[in-house]
Amino acid sequence: MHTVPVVETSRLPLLLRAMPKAELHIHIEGSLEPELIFALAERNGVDLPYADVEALRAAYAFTDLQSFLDIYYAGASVLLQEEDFYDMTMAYLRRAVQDNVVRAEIFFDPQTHTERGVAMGTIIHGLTRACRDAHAQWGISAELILSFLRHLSEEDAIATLEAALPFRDQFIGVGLDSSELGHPPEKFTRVFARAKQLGLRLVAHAGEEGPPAYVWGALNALAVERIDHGVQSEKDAALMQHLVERGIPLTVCPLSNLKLCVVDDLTQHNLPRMLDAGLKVMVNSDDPAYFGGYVNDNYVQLFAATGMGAEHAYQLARNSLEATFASPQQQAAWVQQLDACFARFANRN
Ligand code: HPA
Ligand SMILES: [Zn+2]
Repeated sequence: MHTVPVVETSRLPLLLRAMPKAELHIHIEGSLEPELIFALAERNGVDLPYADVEALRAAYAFTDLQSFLDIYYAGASVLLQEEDFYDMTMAYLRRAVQDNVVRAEIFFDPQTHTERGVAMGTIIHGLTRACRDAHAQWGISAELILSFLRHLSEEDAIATLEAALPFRDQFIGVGLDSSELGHPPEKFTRVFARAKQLGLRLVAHAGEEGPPAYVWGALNALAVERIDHGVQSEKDAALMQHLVERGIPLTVCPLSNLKLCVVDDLTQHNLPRMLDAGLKVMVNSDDPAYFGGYVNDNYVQLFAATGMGAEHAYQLARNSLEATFASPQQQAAWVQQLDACFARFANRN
């Protein structure tokens, strides 16, 4: 049994920051900070439609998912060489280690780059080399999930998967992201079936802006093992019951939901209700460079807004570790680290 200490409100942020956790919903292109975007633009001779870092940051005022995606794809246009993908990923992993992330399962969007003429091998080699170096230097476990852009066709997704097959051993799964409304999961049934045949793990964004029907679609038509976001599931009681019964993890991203106007205020966020209902939810950053915070900022701000306590913190961190695609033995070792962290806090009370 784990020990969940009584933690004074003033010390809760310390516990949230210190606890070992997994980050399962992070788009690596969304970790590109404005400073790095400008540095890479200069290194590669790419013209940006913003005068400087401040002008770019000032454009980060989003009204919905699409208004964000337009700027996110513009930011990614500076990525051309293997070294660019490496530098971006090392910067994220260095930051994740500071947040006591022990495992990161990282989305990358190859179509954003291949359609600009960047080779699949350039992208994947840069990302993989960073994951390997970060593991060697800091001990963090990092794996890649290839995400299809749902505003493009299924044929394009299939061609992307085939182009990535020479690097099959360098990513563990596939996902589905970009503009959700109008692009239901059923559009990608064949490519997900193919990925499953190849032994890849399956996840998809669903129920971020889209209806519960899209979450059902991701589960039934695509056979995904985790739902990314999923916050709209609450509108469908039968879906909520199904998610609880099947133990499907939802990778929730509070600051993303706030910045993309999915919720008006963090105090209104439904994560505490979903957690209390028995769903396997946890906290993630989504696109930390754009949404004002890395994973610990998401935890700290959500807890400050909702009044959740140490028991909730334990459950969220544990859900994150147990929702990874790592082996059961590896997950158990991380849960032991989590228990040890909570025991240290209990002893200091
Ligand atoms: O939150 C998101 N939703 C959909 N696509 C995305 N691509 C990056 N972030 C997101
Ligand atoms: Zn996302």
